[in-house]
Amino acid sequence: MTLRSWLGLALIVTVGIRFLSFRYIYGLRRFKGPLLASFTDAWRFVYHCRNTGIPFRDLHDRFGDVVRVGPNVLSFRDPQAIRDIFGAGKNWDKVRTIQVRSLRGVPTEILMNVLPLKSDVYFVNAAVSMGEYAHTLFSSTDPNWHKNVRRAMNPFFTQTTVLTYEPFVERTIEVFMAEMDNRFVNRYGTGNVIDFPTWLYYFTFDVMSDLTYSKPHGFITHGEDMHGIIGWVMSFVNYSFIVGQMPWVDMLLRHNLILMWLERRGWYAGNTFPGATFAIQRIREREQEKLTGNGTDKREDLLDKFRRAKQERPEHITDKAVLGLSLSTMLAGAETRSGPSSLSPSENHLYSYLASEYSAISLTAIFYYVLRTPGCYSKLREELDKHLQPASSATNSTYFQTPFSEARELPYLHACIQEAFRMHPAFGMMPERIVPPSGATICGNFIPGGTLVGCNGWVVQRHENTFGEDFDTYRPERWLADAERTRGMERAMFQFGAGTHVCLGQHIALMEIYKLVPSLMRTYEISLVDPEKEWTIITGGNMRQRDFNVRMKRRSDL
Ligand code: HEM
Repeated sequence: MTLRSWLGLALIVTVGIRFLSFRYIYGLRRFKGPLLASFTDAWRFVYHCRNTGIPFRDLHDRFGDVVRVGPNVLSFRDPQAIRDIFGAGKNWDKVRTIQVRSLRGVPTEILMNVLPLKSDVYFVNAAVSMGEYAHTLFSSTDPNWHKNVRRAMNPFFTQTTVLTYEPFVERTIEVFMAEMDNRFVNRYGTGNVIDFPTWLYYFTFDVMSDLTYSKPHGFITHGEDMHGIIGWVMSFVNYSFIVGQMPWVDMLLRHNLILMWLERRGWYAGNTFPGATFAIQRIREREQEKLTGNGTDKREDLLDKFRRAKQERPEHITDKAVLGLSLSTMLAGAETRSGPSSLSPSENHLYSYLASEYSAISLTAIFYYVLRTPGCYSKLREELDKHLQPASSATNSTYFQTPFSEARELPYLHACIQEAFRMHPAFGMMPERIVPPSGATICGNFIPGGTLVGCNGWVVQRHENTFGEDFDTYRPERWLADAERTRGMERAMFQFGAGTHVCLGQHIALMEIYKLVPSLMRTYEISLVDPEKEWTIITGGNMRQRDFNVRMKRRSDL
């Protein structure tokens, strides 16, 4: 044999041993899963690229309640896992020594005592500003940063505070309905066909910008994806979802260290988020208003609140951070170099848009299921007509607006929404947490320290023992049958995540949903263009839908 052959052989043996070690070193051999997945994360990467069904459902059907989906990754199906993993289990917070692998940039001492920790899959979601990581609450894996910023932000997102945002949502609902009237209602032929998922995106994206800056982007009035923001967000999420399965690949691509270094020196212009220019203009306007005392809208929006947070907690919400906060709505720690004039047009505005996508997906699911489930639409409309006030006589508007507080009290509406959340959680990825070095017991299994564990809403929310044999059917009535059972089902709901990282904006999302659904159904008669046609679900990090067209006409029976 030649030297070259020997070297080739040595390489193959080394790589082979490395892969074999992945299979055996983690102590997860007793958990079943695809053979290749136990050797390399590339299996999961390819699985998610190719999968068009419910993520991991096929695997749980084949391998049971716990599946090894990577050399060091386990997916759980039993809803008990939500409490054991995300509920900051009792045995997880006693840890003193941390040897967690590969948590980039987080000093070991910070990692102590604050568990459970997020895995590197989140890091991939970080924005980049002037060549620096610009984290959001979602992307940050640093528990200390998260704790401080979340604490500062929590008061702006409580159920009570969110009620003060109701006028912003109402304003967007009115614009939405006016645009429906202008463009579709009373038209004939294909002129009245509404691509509903797309228009619901326009709605939620405008709500979010109005709420943050008292000014919508204008998605609804223009009837288009303004500046390509939605398209940009979609490709951002697609990237993060796929590359997040092998986070080290990210270091070669979006968070390429060399390119980031070049960007820091101004020798390379990174990817520009198209919503940033809009955000910067709003911040400048606000500063101008402050100087001149000419506020056009006296209601306090999120930008005002972030400014106030800076005054109240200067130690955590610095000048730089407040710029990041307002740009991202969702707390990007944008380390911009000075004031807004030098703000980098970065990806920082991103998280609010990601969140808007969740709300749009959820609204689409609610309308789709209500319209397609026999008897559901008429039953829901009956409840709304019986309990809600007539059209807003106070404003002389011909549109119905539904107060959030009233909508929350309607049991069938609640059941329809809850069931749509169950059938179609917007979040398609499995949030991963790292088991502390001492290990943890999850669903009765002892899991060694360092293992990445998680569960997916699409899987736990279809747990047969919890939701019944017809778990694959949309049936709102299941939420109205038996109080004890309903409590069990509620505990198994994971659409907003759970624990310390539970969705910060859930009350805002619920307000959008609980207001728009009844308001539209009271104002319009909504029908499917093709009742036989199923929608298409695009499997990914966010579970988008398309091919769902409706018609609307004004109701004449009220
Ligand atoms: C129906 C709509 C929504 C759904 C289904 C949803 C879902 C989720 C989920 C599943 C998580 C947890 C992810 C994890 O554990 O890794 C999350 C986190 C988050 N969501 Fe939402 N979300 C929605 C709307 C919103 C809105 C409207 C906002 C902002 C106004 C928002 C802001 C956030 C933030 C900031 C986090 C990160 C929280 C943290 O890590 O502390 N979400 N969301």
